[in-house]
Amino acid sequence: MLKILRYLRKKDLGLIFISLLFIATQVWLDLKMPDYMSEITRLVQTEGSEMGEIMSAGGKMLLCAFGSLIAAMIVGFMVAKVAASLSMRLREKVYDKTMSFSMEEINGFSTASLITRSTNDITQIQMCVAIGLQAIIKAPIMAVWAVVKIAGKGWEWTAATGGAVIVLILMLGSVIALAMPKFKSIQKLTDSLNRVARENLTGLRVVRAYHAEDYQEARFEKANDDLTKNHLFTSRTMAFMQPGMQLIMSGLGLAIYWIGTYLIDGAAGPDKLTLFSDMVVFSQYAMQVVLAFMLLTMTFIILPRVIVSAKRINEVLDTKTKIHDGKVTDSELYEQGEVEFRHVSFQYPDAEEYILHDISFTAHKGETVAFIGSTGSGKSTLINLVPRFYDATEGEVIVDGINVKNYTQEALHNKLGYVPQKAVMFNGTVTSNVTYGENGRAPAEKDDIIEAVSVAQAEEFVMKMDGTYDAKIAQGGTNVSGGQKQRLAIARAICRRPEIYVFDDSFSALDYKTDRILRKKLKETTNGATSLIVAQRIGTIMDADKIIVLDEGRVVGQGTHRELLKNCPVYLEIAESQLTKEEIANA
Ligand SMILES: Nc1ncnc2c1ncn2[C@@H]1O[C@H](COP(=O)(O)OP(=O)(O)OP(=O)(O)O)[C@@H](O)[C@H]1O
Repeated sequence: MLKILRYLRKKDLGLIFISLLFIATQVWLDLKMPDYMSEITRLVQTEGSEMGEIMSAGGKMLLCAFGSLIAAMIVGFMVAKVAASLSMRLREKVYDKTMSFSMEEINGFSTASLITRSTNDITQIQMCVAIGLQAIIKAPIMAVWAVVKIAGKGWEWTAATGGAVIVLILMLGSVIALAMPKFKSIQKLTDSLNRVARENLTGLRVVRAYHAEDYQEARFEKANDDLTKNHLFTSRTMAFMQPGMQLIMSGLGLAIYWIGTYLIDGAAGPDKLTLFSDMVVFSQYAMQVVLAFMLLTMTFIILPRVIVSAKRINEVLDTKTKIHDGKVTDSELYEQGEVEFRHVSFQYPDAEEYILHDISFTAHKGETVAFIGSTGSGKSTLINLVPRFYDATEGEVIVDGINVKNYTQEALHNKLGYVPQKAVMFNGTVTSNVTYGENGRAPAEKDDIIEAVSVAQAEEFVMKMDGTYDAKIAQGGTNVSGGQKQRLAIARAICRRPEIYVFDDSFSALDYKTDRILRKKLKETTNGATSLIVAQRIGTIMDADKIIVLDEGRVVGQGTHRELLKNCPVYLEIAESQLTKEEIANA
């Protein structure tokens, strides 16, 4: 928790200091009131007292109460400001850190947990700072001051107050010990609930189509039940606190008056009045002492849950991303657009086996290099090493003569036009999706957008959309078809004018004719850019300059379509399953 507080700015620390002064003023005013009360008691009991004197003491008491109220309001305002600005900064930091994570760290935390950490956990911290800060500052000042005030006013009363404090601490200690483990698991259970809810919502179509509502509901209910039970347990345990504390305070009040009656009874005539006045004042101060301890313990009740939240936020902030930026911001050394794999092997983090084994090939500037192989043979894994979604476990991935690890990620990504297997659309328009991101050059002009959309064979449907290039695209592209989404994703890559295109099975959602025209147009307009294409269909890659055949993460063939048909049995097998005998014979 203390680690989190290092994100407080100097201005916040200043506000906390001013709050401290106001809290001290508030406590002083609160503790001043019993003095006036004692004076009023004395005046009322003393014969010949003036009404004006009583009114004056009462007026001062009212002023103290009003001043205490104003001070409390100012403190509340300042502390809320500190809490809100700290949580804003934490959200910013967590967001920035998450954005810098590689796939390894994101998968390690899980998306659901990262969302809970940057929302719910930070809210816990905000609440704790807003409530706890006041209590942590106020309670010790109040306790010490009140103890000083009651010291020497009668050991019997002091002993009763001490006893009440011990009972209070014992009671609160037991409650905390019972509730603490449950508090700790609340955040984890919230993660689970988030994960199940996300899964249900994102997979809604499949859930409905497979009539799996009951199954999903059962999973949701379990997560919901677990969280509810946890909340109920903690709330029930906490429910004992309020009446328990009330009982202790009332009991203490009673004890003080009971002791008082004995003391007054045994005192000589003139001392009776002094003792009575002391008793009234003491009971007020004793309440303040109990209240101070109560405040402190309340803070300890909020703390366990907040400590868990703070730990979870620190985990994110302290995680060192495995993908580090290199120093190279540009490369003029080699041909622009050359990609080379040198004896690359790859193992997913936490996986037991290697997925890629000793892969070596070179894609020269302007060449189209395609990857084909059965499902799970490692094609996507291989090309994901180029944009550094993961780093090669062994060997080197080299772009324009420099290991990808030596580039700054910005410089590396500026060279690439990546189209993922599953097209991703962002909430916005056709234009905002096509011109998405930056590539270190001037922003795309209208003509560039039109050309990219046209090459990607998206023009026809974009022109039919309401608003054409300004037509709305919903989050996730839910208002366009799978093929349309894929074409817009391809247009986005073209619009970047990269040196190297990376297509991860990006043509599979297109029909054969569109696939062929798109690749032809792409070749005409890409101006010597290199293309790395993962494909399932031989038709998509037949005319590639080089085809690399993968089988269980190993290169089992490398060459042109014609060469591979002759000397690569795996390729021939794929070709026979997709092409006619004549097509194979005429290759
Ligand atoms: N994040 C991951 N963690 C662990 N293993 C993974 C991960 N992603 C993929 N794999 C494993 O790596 C292997 C290769 O997957 P990859 O997606 O590269 O295959 P692919 O050839 O592109 O398949 P497809 O043609 O079906 O897309 C698979 O066996 C898969 O189980």
